[in-house]
Amino acid sequence: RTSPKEMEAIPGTLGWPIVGESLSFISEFSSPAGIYSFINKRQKMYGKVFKSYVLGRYTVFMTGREASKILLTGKDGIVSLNLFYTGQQVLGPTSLLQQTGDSHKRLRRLIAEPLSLDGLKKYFQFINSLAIETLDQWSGREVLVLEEASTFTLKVIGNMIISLEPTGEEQEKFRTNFKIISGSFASLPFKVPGTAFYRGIQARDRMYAMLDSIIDQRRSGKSVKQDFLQSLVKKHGKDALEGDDDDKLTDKQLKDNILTLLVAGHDTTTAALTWLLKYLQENPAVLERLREEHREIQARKQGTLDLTWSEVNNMPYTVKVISETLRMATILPWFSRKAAQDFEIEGCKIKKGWSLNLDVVSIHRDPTIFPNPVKFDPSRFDEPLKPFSFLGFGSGPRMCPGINLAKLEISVFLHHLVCRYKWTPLDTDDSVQPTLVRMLKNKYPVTVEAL
Ligand code: HEM
Repeated sequence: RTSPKEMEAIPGTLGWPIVGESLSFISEFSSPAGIYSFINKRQKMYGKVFKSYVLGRYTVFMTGREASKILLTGKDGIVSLNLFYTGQQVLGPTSLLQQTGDSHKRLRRLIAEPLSLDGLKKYFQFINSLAIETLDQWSGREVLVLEEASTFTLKVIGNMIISLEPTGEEQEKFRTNFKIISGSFASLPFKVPGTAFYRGIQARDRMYAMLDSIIDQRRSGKSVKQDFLQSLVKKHGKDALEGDDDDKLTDKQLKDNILTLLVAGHDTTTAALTWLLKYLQENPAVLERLREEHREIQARKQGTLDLTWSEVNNMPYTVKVISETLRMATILPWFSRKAAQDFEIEGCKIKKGWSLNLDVVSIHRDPTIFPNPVKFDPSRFDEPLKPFSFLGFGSGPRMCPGINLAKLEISVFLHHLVCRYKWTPLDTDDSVQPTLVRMLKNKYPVTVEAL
Protein backbone atom coordinates (compact mmCIF):
# COMPACT_ATOMS: atom_id res chain seq x y z
CA ARG A 1 0.00 0.00 0.00
CA THR A 2 1.36 3.45 -0.86
CA SER A 3 0.75 6.66 1.07
CA PRO A 4 -1.29 9.53 -0.26
CA LYS A 5 1.35 11.94 -1.56
CA GLU A 6 1.22 14.35 1.39
CA MET A 7 1.68 11.49 3.85
CA GLU A 8 4.99 10.40 2.38
CA ALA A 9 6.96 12.66 4.72
CA ILE A 10 5.42 11.05 7.82
CA PRO A 11 7.48 8.09 9.09
CA GLY A 12 5.86 4.65 9.29
CA THR A 13 4.49 1.95 7.04
CA LEU A 14 0.97 1.35 5.79
CA GLY A 15 1.22 -2.45 5.63
CA TRP A 16 -0.53 -4.78 3.17
CA PRO A 17 -2.83 -3.83 0.29
CA ILE A 18 -6.47 -3.37 1.39
CA VAL A 19 -6.08 -4.39 5.06
CA GLY A 20 -3.00 -2.29 5.81
CA GLU A 21 -1.83 -3.05 9.35
CA SER A 22 -5.32 -3.89 10.64
CA LEU A 23 -4.54 -7.54 11.37
CA SER A 24 -1.60 -6.87 13.70
CA PHE A 25 -3.54 -3.94 15.19
CA ILE A 26 -6.48 -6.21 16.07
CA SER A 27 -4.37 -9.12 17.32
CA GLU A 28 -2.21 -6.90 19.56
CA PHE A 29 -5.29 -5.03 20.72
CA SER A 30 -6.46 -8.01 22.80
CA SER A 31 -3.06 -8.95 24.25
CA PRO A 32 -2.50 -8.00 27.93
CA ALA A 33 -0.44 -4.95 26.92
CA GLY A 34 -3.25 -4.08 24.48
CA ILE A 35 -2.78 -1.45 21.84
CA TYR A 36 0.38 -0.32 23.65
CA SER A 37 2.41 -3.17 22.14
CA PHE A 38 1.33 -2.17 18.59
CA ILE A 39 2.14 1.47 19.20
CA ASN A 40 5.27 1.00 21.27
CA LYS A 41 6.99 -1.13 18.63
CA ARG A 42 6.36 1.49 15.98
CA GLN A 43 7.29 4.39 18.23
CA LYS A 44 10.67 2.75 18.74
CA MET A 45 11.16 2.52 14.97
CA TYR A 46 9.64 5.81 13.81
CA GLY A 47 9.34 8.17 16.79
CA LYS A 48 6.41 9.85 18.53
CA VAL A 49 4.45 10.51 15.32
CA PHE A 50 3.96 7.74 12.76
CA LYS A 51 1.47 6.74 10.08
CA SER A 52 -0.39 3.50 9.54
CA TYR A 53 -3.46 2.15 7.73
CA VAL A 54 -5.81 0.49 10.22
CA LEU A 55 -9.52 -0.38 10.22
CA GLY A 56 -10.10 1.21 6.83
CA ARG A 57 -8.42 4.52 7.61
CA TYR A 58 -5.09 6.21 6.96
CA THR A 59 -4.20 7.15 10.49
CA VAL A 60 -1.47 9.19 12.12
CA PHE A 61 -0.65 7.98 15.63
CA MET A 62 0.86 10.43 18.05
CA THR A 63 1.66 10.67 21.71
CA GLY A 64 3.13 12.94 24.38
CA ARG A 65 1.95 15.93 26.38
CA GLU A 66 2.62 18.36 23.54
CA ALA A 67 0.43 16.41 21.09
CA SER A 68 -2.26 16.04 23.80
CA LYS A 69 -2.33 19.74 24.34
CA ILE A 70 -2.80 20.48 20.64
CA LEU A 71 -5.36 17.71 19.99
CA LEU A 72 -7.38 17.97 23.19
CA THR A 73 -7.64 21.69 23.64
CA GLY A 74 -8.61 21.77 19.94
CA LYS A 75 -7.47 25.37 19.78
CA ASP A 76 -9.07 27.22 16.84
CA GLY A 77 -11.17 24.13 16.02
CA ILE A 78 -8.27 22.23 14.46
CA VAL A 79 -9.76 18.80 15.18
CA SER A 80 -13.16 17.14 15.62
CA LEU A 81 -14.08 13.80 17.19
CA ASN A 82 -13.71 10.89 14.78
CA LEU A 83 -16.44 8.29 15.29
CA PHE A 84 -16.62 5.16 13.16
CA TYR A 85 -19.46 5.06 10.62
CA THR A 86 -21.44 2.53 12.70
CA GLY A 87 -21.20 4.74 15.81
CA GLN A 88 -22.31 7.80 13.81
CA GLN A 89 -25.34 5.95 12.44
CA VAL A 90 -26.43 4.40 15.73
CA LEU A 91 -26.01 7.51 17.89
CA GLY A 92 -27.59 9.84 15.38
CA PRO A 93 -26.46 13.15 13.85
CA THR A 94 -27.39 15.34 16.81
CA SER A 95 -25.35 13.36 19.36
CA LEU A 96 -22.92 15.41 21.43
CA LEU A 97 -20.16 13.26 19.95
CA GLN A 98 -20.96 14.55 16.45
CA GLN A 99 -21.17 18.24 17.34
CA THR A 100 -18.34 20.71 16.99
CA GLY A 101 -17.70 24.33 17.93
CA ASP A 102 -20.61 26.34 19.33
CA SER A 103 -23.27 23.62 19.03
CA HIS A 104 -20.99 21.26 20.98
CA LYS A 105 -20.43 23.93 23.64
CA ARG A 106 -24.15 24.59 23.93
CA LEU A 107 -25.09 20.92 24.34
CA ARG A 108 -22.37 20.45 26.97
CA ARG A 109 -23.81 23.40 28.88
CA LEU A 110 -27.30 21.88 28.83
CA ILE A 111 -26.20 18.53 30.25
CA ALA A 112 -23.70 20.00 32.71
CA GLU A 113 -26.22 20.95 35.39
CA PRO A 114 -27.90 17.53 35.87
CA LEU A 115 -24.44 15.88 35.86
CA SER A 116 -22.92 18.33 38.34
CA LEU A 117 -22.31 17.25 41.95
CA ASP A 118 -25.37 19.19 43.07
CA GLY A 119 -27.49 17.69 40.33
CA LEU A 120 -26.42 14.16 41.29
CA LYS A 121 -27.21 14.48 44.97
CA LYS A 122 -30.76 13.24 44.50
CA TYR A 123 -29.61 9.89 43.07
CA PHE A 124 -27.24 9.15 45.93
CA GLN A 125 -29.69 7.13 48.04
CA PHE A 126 -30.67 4.99 45.08
CA ILE A 127 -27.01 4.25 44.27
CA ASN A 128 -26.24 3.49 47.91
CA SER A 129 -29.14 1.03 48.34
CA LEU A 130 -28.42 -0.62 44.99
CA ALA A 131 -24.75 -1.14 45.90
CA ILE A 132 -25.70 -2.78 49.21
CA GLU A 133 -28.32 -4.97 47.52
CA THR A 134 -25.98 -6.00 44.69
CA LEU A 135 -23.19 -6.95 47.07
CA ASP A 136 -25.58 -8.91 49.33
CA GLN A 137 -26.25 -11.09 46.30
CA TRP A 138 -22.52 -11.63 45.66
CA SER A 139 -21.84 -12.99 49.11
CA GLY A 140 -20.78 -16.64 49.15
CA ARG A 141 -20.93 -16.93 45.34
CA GLU A 142 -18.74 -17.11 42.28
CA VAL A 143 -19.38 -14.00 40.20
CA LEU A 144 -18.20 -12.56 36.90
CA VAL A 145 -17.34 -9.08 38.11
CA LEU A 146 -17.67 -7.48 34.67
CA GLU A 147 -21.21 -8.84 34.20
CA GLU A 148 -22.29 -7.79 37.67
CA ALA A 149 -20.70 -4.36 37.39
CA SER A 150 -22.48 -3.93 34.04
CA THR A 151 -25.85 -4.70 35.63
CA PHE A 152 -25.14 -2.30 38.50
CA THR A 153 -24.02 0.63 36.31
CA LEU A 154 -26.89 0.16 33.85
CA LYS A 155 -29.44 0.21 36.68
CA VAL A 156 -27.87 3.39 38.06
CA ILE A 157 -27.91 5.25 34.76
CA GLY A 158 -31.40 3.92 33.83
CA ASN A 159 -32.72 5.27 37.11
CA MET A 160 -30.91 8.54 36.80
CA ILE A 161 -32.00 9.25 33.25
CA ILE A 162 -35.57 7.93 33.12
CA SER A 163 -36.37 6.73 36.69
CA LEU A 164 -36.34 3.12 35.51
CA GLU A 165 -37.05 0.64 38.30
CA PRO A 166 -34.06 -1.65 38.93
CA THR A 167 -36.08 -4.81 38.32
CA GLY A 168 -39.04 -5.78 36.14
CA GLU A 169 -40.02 -6.04 32.50
CA GLU A 170 -39.05 -2.47 31.50
CA GLN A 171 -35.56 -2.90 32.97
CA GLU A 172 -35.16 -6.18 31.05
CA LYS A 173 -36.25 -4.60 27.75
CA PHE A 174 -33.97 -1.64 28.35
CA ARG A 175 -31.02 -3.91 29.14
CA THR A 176 -31.58 -6.18 26.14
CA ASN A 177 -31.83 -3.27 23.70
CA PHE A 178 -28.85 -1.52 25.23
CA LYS A 179 -26.63 -4.61 24.94
CA ILE A 180 -27.52 -5.01 21.25
CA ILE A 181 -26.81 -1.32 20.59
CA SER A 182 -23.49 -1.49 22.42
CA GLY A 183 -22.47 -4.62 20.50
CA SER A 184 -23.13 -2.92 17.16
CA PHE A 185 -20.46 -0.25 17.60
CA ALA A 186 -17.51 -2.40 16.70
CA SER A 187 -19.36 -4.19 13.89
CA LEU A 188 -18.82 -4.11 10.15
CA PRO A 189 -20.79 -1.31 8.46
CA PHE A 190 -23.24 -3.52 6.52
CA LYS A 191 -26.83 -2.61 7.26
CA VAL A 192 -28.43 -5.88 6.09
CA PRO A 193 -30.65 -8.23 8.13
CA GLY A 194 -28.64 -10.60 10.32
CA THR A 195 -25.67 -8.27 10.87
CA ALA A 196 -24.78 -6.76 14.27
CA PHE A 197 -25.07 -3.27 12.76
CA TYR A 198 -28.61 -3.93 11.49
CA ARG A 199 -29.67 -5.36 14.86
CA GLY A 200 -28.09 -2.33 16.58
CA ILE A 201 -30.16 0.10 14.50
CA GLN A 202 -33.33 -1.87 15.23
CA ALA A 203 -32.60 -1.97 18.98
CA ARG A 204 -31.90 1.77 18.87
CA ASP A 205 -35.31 2.33 17.25
CA ARG A 206 -37.01 0.25 19.98
CA MET A 207 -35.16 2.25 22.64
CA TYR A 208 -36.28 5.50 20.98
CA ALA A 209 -39.91 4.30 20.90
CA MET A 210 -39.65 3.67 24.65
CA LEU A 211 -38.20 7.16 25.19
CA ASP A 212 -40.90 8.73 22.96
CA SER A 213 -43.63 7.28 25.13
CA ILE A 214 -41.91 8.45 28.32
CA ILE A 215 -41.37 11.95 26.87
CA ASP A 216 -45.10 12.13 25.95
CA GLN A 217 -46.10 11.15 29.50
CA ARG A 218 -43.81 13.77 30.98
CA ARG A 219 -45.07 16.45 28.62
CA SER A 220 -48.73 15.72 29.29
CA GLY A 221 -48.08 15.81 33.04
CA LYS A 222 -49.34 12.19 33.43
CA SER A 223 -46.04 11.34 35.02
CA VAL A 224 -43.67 13.72 36.81
CA LYS A 225 -40.30 12.49 38.05
CA GLN A 226 -37.13 14.06 39.34
CA ASP A 227 -34.74 12.67 36.75
CA PHE A 228 -32.45 13.77 33.96
CA LEU A 229 -35.12 13.47 31.25
CA GLN A 230 -37.61 15.48 33.30
CA SER A 231 -35.15 18.30 33.80
CA LEU A 232 -34.32 18.40 30.07
CA VAL A 233 -37.98 18.26 28.97
CA LYS A 234 -38.95 20.93 31.49
CA LYS A 235 -36.14 23.36 30.73
CA HIS A 236 -35.07 22.53 27.20
CA GLY A 237 -37.85 20.48 25.57
CA LYS A 238 -39.26 22.02 22.36
CA ASP A 239 -42.37 23.41 24.12
CA ALA A 240 -40.78 24.12 27.50
CA LEU A 241 -42.06 27.23 29.23
CA GLU A 242 -38.82 27.74 31.13
CA GLY A 243 -35.43 28.60 29.65
CA ASP A 244 -34.11 30.43 26.63
CA ASP A 245 -35.41 29.75 23.10
CA ASP A 246 -31.85 29.22 21.90
CA ASP A 247 -31.51 26.38 24.39
CA LYS A 248 -34.47 24.33 23.14
CA LEU A 249 -33.86 20.76 22.01
CA THR A 250 -35.96 18.76 19.56
CA ASP A 251 -37.13 15.30 20.65
CA LYS A 252 -34.54 13.80 18.29
CA GLN A 253 -31.78 15.77 20.02
CA LEU A 254 -33.08 14.64 23.42
CA LYS A 255 -33.07 10.98 22.38
CA ASP A 256 -29.73 11.04 20.57
CA ASN A 257 -28.09 12.57 23.60
CA ILE A 258 -29.70 10.33 26.17
CA LEU A 259 -28.42 7.37 24.17
CA THR A 260 -25.00 9.05 23.92
CA LEU A 261 -24.76 9.35 27.71
CA LEU A 262 -25.84 5.73 28.13
CA VAL A 263 -23.27 4.48 25.65
CA ALA A 264 -20.42 6.70 26.82
CA GLY A 265 -21.07 6.09 30.50
CA HIS A 266 -21.84 2.41 30.70
CA ASP A 267 -18.88 0.36 29.45
CA THR A 268 -16.38 2.85 30.86
CA THR A 269 -17.73 2.73 34.43
CA THR A 270 -18.22 -1.05 34.22
CA ALA A 271 -14.62 -1.53 33.09
CA ALA A 272 -13.29 0.83 35.78
CA LEU A 273 -15.06 -1.10 38.56
CA THR A 274 -13.74 -4.41 37.25
CA TRP A 275 -10.11 -3.23 36.94
CA LEU A 276 -10.37 -1.75 40.43
CA LEU A 277 -11.25 -5.09 42.01
CA LYS A 278 -8.39 -6.71 40.13
CA TYR A 279 -5.75 -4.14 41.10
CA LEU A 280 -6.90 -4.06 44.73
CA GLN A 281 -6.73 -7.83 44.98
CA GLU A 282 -3.22 -7.82 43.51
CA ASN A 283 -2.06 -5.03 45.84
CA PRO A 284 -2.99 -6.01 49.41
CA ALA A 285 -1.23 -3.02 51.01
CA VAL A 286 -3.33 -0.60 48.94
CA LEU A 287 -6.48 -2.57 49.74
CA GLU A 288 -5.67 -2.43 53.45
CA ARG A 289 -5.14 1.31 53.37
CA LEU A 290 -8.38 1.78 51.45
CA ARG A 291 -10.21 -0.37 54.02
CA GLU A 292 -8.85 1.85 56.79
CA GLU A 293 -10.33 4.94 55.13
CA HIS A 294 -13.73 3.27 54.82
CA ARG A 295 -13.70 1.64 58.24
CA GLU A 296 -13.02 5.00 59.82
CA ILE A 297 -16.18 6.28 58.14
CA GLN A 298 -18.13 3.28 59.42
CA ALA A 299 -16.68 3.49 62.93
CA ARG A 300 -18.15 6.96 63.33
CA LYS A 301 -21.67 5.55 63.09
CA GLN A 302 -21.59 2.35 65.10
CA GLY A 303 -21.73 -0.20 62.35
CA THR A 304 -24.79 0.94 60.36
CA LEU A 305 -24.62 0.78 56.57
CA ASP A 306 -25.71 4.38 56.17
CA LEU A 307 -23.37 6.46 54.11
CA THR A 308 -23.96 10.18 53.80
CA TRP A 309 -23.50 12.52 50.88
CA SER A 310 -20.79 14.48 52.69
CA GLU A 311 -18.90 11.26 53.53
CA VAL A 312 -18.91 10.08 49.93
CA ASN A 313 -17.45 13.42 48.90
CA ASN A 314 -14.67 13.16 51.43
CA MET A 315 -12.72 10.00 50.57
CA PRO A 316 -9.27 11.31 49.60
CA TYR A 317 -7.49 7.96 49.33
CA THR A 318 -10.37 6.43 47.34
CA VAL A 319 -10.08 9.25 44.79
CA LYS A 320 -6.38 8.44 44.33
CA VAL A 321 -7.11 4.71 43.99
CA ILE A 322 -9.66 5.48 41.25
CA SER A 323 -7.18 7.73 39.40
CA GLU A 324 -4.41 5.13 39.65
CA THR A 325 -6.80 2.50 38.28
CA LEU A 326 -7.64 4.70 35.32
CA ARG A 327 -3.94 5.36 34.72
CA MET A 328 -2.93 1.69 34.86
CA ALA A 329 -5.91 0.35 32.89
CA THR A 330 -6.21 3.29 30.47
CA ILE A 331 -9.77 2.29 29.73
CA LEU A 332 -9.87 4.46 26.59
CA PRO A 333 -6.41 3.67 25.18
CA TRP A 334 -6.53 6.25 22.42
CA PHE A 335 -8.60 9.29 21.59
CA SER A 336 -9.65 9.53 17.99
CA ARG A 337 -9.79 12.85 16.16
CA LYS A 338 -10.10 14.15 12.61
CA ALA A 339 -8.05 17.12 11.39
CA ALA A 340 -10.46 19.96 10.62
CA GLN A 341 -7.69 22.04 9.01
CA ASP A 342 -4.00 21.71 8.07
CA PHE A 343 -1.57 22.07 10.96
CA GLU A 344 1.85 20.96 12.18
CA ILE A 345 2.64 18.68 15.10
CA GLU A 346 6.10 17.55 16.26
CA GLY A 347 7.49 18.80 12.93
CA CYS A 348 5.00 16.74 10.84
CA LYS A 349 2.55 18.43 8.49
CA ILE A 350 -1.00 17.16 9.11
CA LYS A 351 -3.62 17.66 6.37
CA LYS A 352 -7.31 18.42 6.81
CA GLY A 353 -9.43 15.23 6.88
CA TRP A 354 -6.75 12.85 8.24
CA SER A 355 -7.56 10.54 11.12
CA LEU A 356 -5.40 11.15 14.18
CA ASN A 357 -5.10 8.82 17.16
CA LEU A 358 -3.68 10.13 20.40
CA ASP A 359 -1.99 7.21 22.14
CA VAL A 360 -2.89 7.64 25.82
CA VAL A 361 -1.24 4.45 27.12
CA SER A 362 2.27 5.79 26.44
CA ILE A 363 1.35 9.03 28.22
CA HIS A 364 0.15 7.05 31.26
CA ARG A 365 3.34 4.99 31.22
CA ASP A 366 5.80 7.83 30.81
CA PRO A 367 8.50 7.00 33.40
CA THR A 368 9.53 10.65 33.71
CA ILE A 369 6.08 11.41 35.15
CA PHE A 370 5.21 8.00 36.65
CA PRO A 371 8.42 6.28 37.86
CA ASN A 372 8.13 2.47 37.66
CA PRO A 373 4.91 2.90 35.65
CA VAL A 374 3.78 -0.75 35.90
CA LYS A 375 3.46 -0.49 39.68
CA PHE A 376 -0.02 0.22 41.09
CA ASP A 377 0.69 3.12 43.40
CA PRO A 378 -2.12 5.59 44.28
CA SER A 379 0.38 7.85 46.10
CA ARG A 380 1.46 9.12 42.65
CA PHE A 381 -1.59 11.34 42.94
CA ASP A 382 -0.53 12.85 46.29
CA GLU A 383 0.74 15.94 44.47
CA PRO A 384 -0.87 17.64 41.46
CA LEU A 385 0.53 16.34 38.16
CA LYS A 386 1.71 18.32 35.15
CA PRO A 387 -1.12 19.17 32.71
CA PHE A 388 -1.86 16.48 30.09
CA SER A 389 0.06 13.75 31.93
CA PHE A 390 -3.06 12.01 33.29
CA LEU A 391 -5.96 11.63 30.87
CA GLY A 392 -8.21 9.09 32.62
CA PHE A 393 -11.21 11.35 31.98
CA GLY A 394 -9.63 13.25 29.08
CA SER A 395 -8.99 16.98 29.04
CA GLY A 396 -10.18 20.17 27.35
CA PRO A 397 -13.61 20.83 25.83
CA ARG A 398 -14.33 17.11 25.38
CA MET A 399 -13.31 16.10 28.89
CA CYS A 400 -15.72 13.53 30.30
CA PRO A 401 -18.95 15.23 31.45
CA GLY A 402 -19.84 12.08 33.46
CA ILE A 403 -16.81 12.30 35.78
CA ASN A 404 -18.87 13.11 38.90
CA LEU A 405 -21.36 10.34 38.27
CA ALA A 406 -18.61 7.78 37.59
CA LYS A 407 -16.72 8.71 40.76
CA LEU A 408 -19.91 8.66 42.82
CA GLU A 409 -20.97 5.19 41.66
CA ILE A 410 -17.49 3.76 42.13
CA SER A 411 -16.88 5.32 45.56
CA VAL A 412 -20.21 4.13 46.98
CA PHE A 413 -19.71 0.64 45.61
CA LEU A 414 -16.14 0.47 46.91
CA HIS A 415 -17.21 1.59 50.37
CA HIS A 416 -19.58 -1.34 50.84
CA LEU A 417 -17.29 -3.78 49.09
CA VAL A 418 -14.13 -3.20 51.13
CA CYS A 419 -15.93 -2.82 54.46
CA ARG A 420 -17.81 -6.10 54.22
CA TYR A 421 -16.25 -8.47 51.70
CA LYS A 422 -13.10 -10.13 50.40
CA TRP A 423 -12.73 -11.74 46.99
CA THR A 424 -10.42 -14.28 45.37
CA PRO A 425 -9.83 -14.44 41.60
CA LEU A 426 -10.56 -17.72 39.79
CA ASP A 427 -8.53 -16.79 36.70
CA THR A 428 -5.60 -14.40 36.40
CA ASP A 429 -5.45 -14.05 32.60
CA ASP A 430 -4.91 -10.36 31.82
CA SER A 431 -6.03 -10.42 28.16
CA VAL A 432 -8.47 -7.75 27.13
CA GLN A 433 -11.46 -7.76 24.78
CA PRO A 434 -10.85 -6.27 21.31
CA THR A 435 -13.24 -3.38 21.92
CA LEU A 436 -12.62 0.34 22.16
CA VAL A 437 -13.11 0.28 25.94
CA ARG A 438 -10.44 -1.95 27.54
CA MET A 439 -12.25 -4.70 29.46
CA LEU A 440 -10.93 -8.01 30.75
CA LYS A 441 -11.69 -10.85 28.36
CA ASN A 442 -12.37 -13.35 31.18
CA LYS A 443 -14.81 -10.86 32.82
CA TYR A 444 -12.78 -11.34 36.03
CA PRO A 445 -14.34 -14.37 37.75
CA VAL A 446 -14.02 -14.28 41.58
CA THR A 447 -15.43 -15.94 44.67
CA VAL A 448 -16.78 -13.50 47.24
CA GLU A 449 -16.95 -14.05 51.00
CA ALA A 450 -18.20 -11.87 53.82
CA LEU A 451 -15.39 -10.61 56.07
C1 HEM B 1 -14.90 5.56 34.89
C2 HEM B 1 -15.77 5.93 33.98
C3 HEM B 1 -15.48 6.82 32.83
C4 HEM B 1 -14.31 7.04 32.15
C5 HEM B 1 -12.96 6.38 32.41
C6 HEM B 1 -14.58 7.99 31.10
C7 HEM B 1 -13.62 8.48 30.24
C8 HEM B 1 -13.86 9.43 29.27
C9 HEM B 1 -12.85 10.04 28.45
C10 HEM B 1 -11.35 9.72 28.51
C11 HEM B 1 -13.46 10.91 27.62
C12 HEM B 1 -12.79 11.82 26.57
C13 HEM B 1 -12.59 11.07 25.26
C14 HEM B 1 -11.94 11.90 24.18
O1 HEM B 1 -11.46 13.01 24.44
O2 HEM B 1 -11.93 11.41 23.03
C15 HEM B 1 -14.89 10.85 27.90
C16 HEM B 1 -15.86 11.56 27.21
C17 HEM B 1 -17.20 11.41 27.44
N1 HEM B 1 -17.79 10.77 28.50
FE1 HEM B 1 -16.85 9.65 29.91
N2 HEM B 1 -15.91 8.32 31.13
C18 HEM B 1 -16.50 7.66 32.18
C19 HEM B 1 -17.83 7.74 32.58
C20 HEM B 1 -18.79 8.47 31.94
C21 HEM B 1 -20.17 8.59 32.36
C22 HEM B 1 -20.76 7.92 33.62
C23 HEM B 1 -20.82 9.32 31.42
C24 HEM B 1 -22.25 9.75 31.31
C25 HEM B 1 -23.12 9.84 32.21
C26 HEM B 1 -19.83 9.69 30.42
C27 HEM B 1 -20.11 10.43 29.29
C28 HEM B 1 -19.15 10.90 28.41
C29 HEM B 1 -19.47 11.68 27.21
C30 HEM B 1 -20.86 12.06 26.73
C31 HEM B 1 -18.24 12.00 26.62
C32 HEM B 1 -18.03 12.82 25.34
C33 HEM B 1 -17.88 14.27 25.69
C34 HEM B 1 -17.76 15.19 24.50
O3 HEM B 1 -17.48 14.73 23.39
O4 HEM B 1 -17.91 16.40 24.71
N3 HEM B 1 -18.63 9.16 30.78
N4 HEM B 1 -15.10 9.96 28.92
